[in-house]
Amino acid sequence: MVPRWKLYLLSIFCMIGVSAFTGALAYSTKLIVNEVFVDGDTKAAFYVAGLVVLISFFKSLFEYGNGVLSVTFQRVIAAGYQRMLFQKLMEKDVWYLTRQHSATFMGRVQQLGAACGDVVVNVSNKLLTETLTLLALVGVMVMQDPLMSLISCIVFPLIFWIVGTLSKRIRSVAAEETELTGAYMGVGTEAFQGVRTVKSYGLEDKTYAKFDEAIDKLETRILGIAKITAATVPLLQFIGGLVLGGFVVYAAWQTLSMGKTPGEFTAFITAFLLAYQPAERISKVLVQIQKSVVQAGYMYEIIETPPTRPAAGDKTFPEGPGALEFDAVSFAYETAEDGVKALSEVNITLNPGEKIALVGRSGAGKSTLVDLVMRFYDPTSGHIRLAGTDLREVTDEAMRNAVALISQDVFLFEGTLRENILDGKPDAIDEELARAIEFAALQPVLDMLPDGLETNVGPNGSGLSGGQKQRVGIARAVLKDARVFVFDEATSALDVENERRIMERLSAGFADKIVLFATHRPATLAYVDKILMLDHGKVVAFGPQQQLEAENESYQNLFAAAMDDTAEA
Ligand SMILES: Nc1ncnc2c1ncn2[C@@H]1O[C@H](COP(=O)(O)OP(=O)(O)OP(=O)(O)O)[C@@H](O)[C@H]1O
Repeated sequence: MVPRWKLYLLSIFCMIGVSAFTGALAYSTKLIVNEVFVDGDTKAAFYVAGLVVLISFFKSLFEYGNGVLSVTFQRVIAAGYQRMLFQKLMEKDVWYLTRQHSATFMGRVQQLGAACGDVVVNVSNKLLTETLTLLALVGVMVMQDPLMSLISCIVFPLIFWIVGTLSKRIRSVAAEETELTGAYMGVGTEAFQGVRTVKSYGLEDKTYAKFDEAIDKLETRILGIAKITAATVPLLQFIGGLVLGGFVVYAAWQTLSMGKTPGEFTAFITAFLLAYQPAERISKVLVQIQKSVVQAGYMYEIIETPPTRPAAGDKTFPEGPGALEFDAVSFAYETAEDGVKALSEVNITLNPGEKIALVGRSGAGKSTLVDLVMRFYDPTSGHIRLAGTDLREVTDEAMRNAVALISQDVFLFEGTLRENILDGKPDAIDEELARAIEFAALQPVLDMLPDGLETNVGPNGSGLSGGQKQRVGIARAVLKDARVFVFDEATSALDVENERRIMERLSAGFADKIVLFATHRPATLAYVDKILMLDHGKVVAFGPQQQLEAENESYQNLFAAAMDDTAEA
């Protein structure tokens, strides 16, 4: 890739070329009229014609170069901003990112990045080229008739006034366009993601209505902006026409009674007409820039808001197995009314080798606790320590290596099964991969697929069943060799036999690992050493199953009925 400074230099060279040759073209009309037509010199005709062709050739060549360079710049800059915006968004916390549809974010990355590219190219290339061209042409005008050049300057305040008024109007509506584009993308994505629900509940009409509303609002906005931008050039053209009319009268008087040559006026009027085009384009670009500036500002707002994801420390966890400790941990979501806590004063220690079921009614705080262990959020107060080190103090990498999450809705990336499993440990050797596959009872699935491990799983693993995806997720996590494994309803889609197999392996193996199962399933309880029960964010029971069954009322209330049902079944 050509370095940016070289592109800049080349671009400046092209800009100067375009303006110089445009000026030269205007000047050449003086030669055409005076030497060819007025003097009637046939030899000069060939010489002037050759000169005009040559000037046009170079003007076109520089215009071509400038055009290509401006697109290159636009893309380089837009891609740079898109990359940065994407990274900045990824650094936001899980809550921020799950509040809106993924397509809304992608829409912003695309639209706002492109807007930044537009601003830079419009300012550094288009405005500059047009201004240089304008200067060259005004130079030609002044050379021909300084007084008339001065008079023609009266149009400038008028142009400024028009541009100012239109810019103000654009600014007020541009921000809304970004919001409406986001809403429109959101409605569409929601419909596609929830297509099963839409079809099974016959919600098509409701979806169409929502989409129509979103697209209508967006269209109205886009049309509003187009009306303003499109008005710029015709308005200026009309003013140009008025000034030109005045010139014709003045020129006729000067030529007929003051003895000026027709060539001088032709050159002047050509320069004026040519100069008027960059003036129009400058005005148009200035108005367009307003929209891009508003969008770029929007982007900076996103970039400059500090990442809500907690900053990582610089430590690593000490070698060897260590306990996971919750020390007076409380957590309230930012949006929770009256600061209601999702977790309140959790004080427990999970030892290496222990398998723990995390249970509780819906909304008790299980997912919140899992998210804190993953360090998607930090506790509002209190500390979570692994092997004695606070999770806040370690690097992102140490955190990633220490904890593995296997969620209910396993996410697979488009690519082969091998690639997806290797995401757990990219440099795993074949033996490790084989062990992980064996552990997750994945071999029978691979045997059924014609390409085995090399089978492409499709977008988000759409080519696999829910249970198969869960097994891939388990293999990926097992490969990671973490210290803490968190299964968030991760065996819910497995058949009884495979679930039993995997649970047995998990409870028998993993001697020095902490394994946490967030679950509603009584079947899981048979494989764990301890049960941790939450209610309204508080720990209401923590201990071996038999002990809780015998002594703990909260536990008895939650699970007794369910266990009876299981036993009878
Ligand atoms: N992103 C959020 N913003 C605000 N409040 C939230 C958010 N997520 C969860 N909560 C609230 O925090 C509390 C605990 O929720 P959590 O999801 O941890 O429960 P849970 O035990 O995992 O429930 P379930 O078994 O239904 O998944 C609930 O009162 C819930 O309404």
